[in-house]
Amino acid sequence: MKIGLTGGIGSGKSTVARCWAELGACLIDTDAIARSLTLAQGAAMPAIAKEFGPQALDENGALDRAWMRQQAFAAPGANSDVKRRLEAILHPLIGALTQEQAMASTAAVIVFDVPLLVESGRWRQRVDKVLVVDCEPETQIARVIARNAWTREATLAVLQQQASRSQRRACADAVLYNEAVTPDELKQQVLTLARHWT
Ligand SMILES: CC(C)(COP(=O)(O)OP(=O)(O)OC[C@H]1O[C@@H](n2cnc3c(N)ncnc32)[C@H](O)[C@@H]1O)[C@@H](O)C(=O)NCCC(=O)NCCS
Ligand SMILES: Nc1ncnc2c1ncn2[C@@H]1O[C@H](COP(=O)(O)OP(=O)(O)OP(=O)(O)O)[C@@H](O)[C@H]1O
Repeated sequence: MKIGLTGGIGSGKSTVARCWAELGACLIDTDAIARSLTLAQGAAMPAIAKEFGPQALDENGALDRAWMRQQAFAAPGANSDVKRRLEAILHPLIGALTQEQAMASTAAVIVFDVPLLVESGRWRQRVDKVLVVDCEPETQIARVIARNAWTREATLAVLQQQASRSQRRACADAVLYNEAVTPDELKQQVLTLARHWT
């Protein structure tokens, strides 16, 4: 069974994904794949250097993530053009590696952690179920500020360029409401769902 796990920034996808992994699922994390592609010598780096110039690289030749985040989400007059150009390089590579990892897995359940599952549109037909992790936007913001030490504005800039909660819910086979629940309670909800689905 293939499960597409999605949710807005800071909603708790990775936390839910870890619960599935503890139950024996194979976890495929597209954020992690994107990061591996943009390390020094990463497969996306030649194209990124060509598209955005040396300013997009840090001193080791990896993607300068803070610079790119600023350009893609929060530069004055933030434009989706930089984001779109970055995605045009990364998404096909992420798609290929995702497929490769899934083919190599023998697990009965594969969980794809895909922040942009709803936005990309291509994912729905690649999975059997869509699981959305949802919470209040203020909770998302508080979690990201606490975890990443980003500013409220930087967090909002990302959040505002993502699908809305109702768009995500419209695609969902199940929604986990990760609000005012402890990580243990969340784990219990994942266990209940896993029993129901598998
Ligand atoms: C812009 C980048 C360099 C910022 O890196 P940074 O380390 O600061 O953030 P990180 O990668 O950990 O992402 C944090 C969160 O931002 C959100 N996010 C990332 N990329 C996007 C995007 N293209 N559109 C909307 N939200 C996004 C997600 O919720 C993600 O979980 C990076 O996010 C990136 O390379 N994005 C493009 C690749 C992509 O689309 N990744 C999403 C997985 S398919
Ligand atoms: N129910 C919860 N109670 C307390 N803290 C939580 C809960 N769920 C998630 N968190 C914390 O909130 C932060 C964000 O959670 P997580 O990394 O799972 O979200 P995410 O959706 O994967 O985020 P991103 O899209 O930014 O990768 C983490 O520090 C996590 O430990």
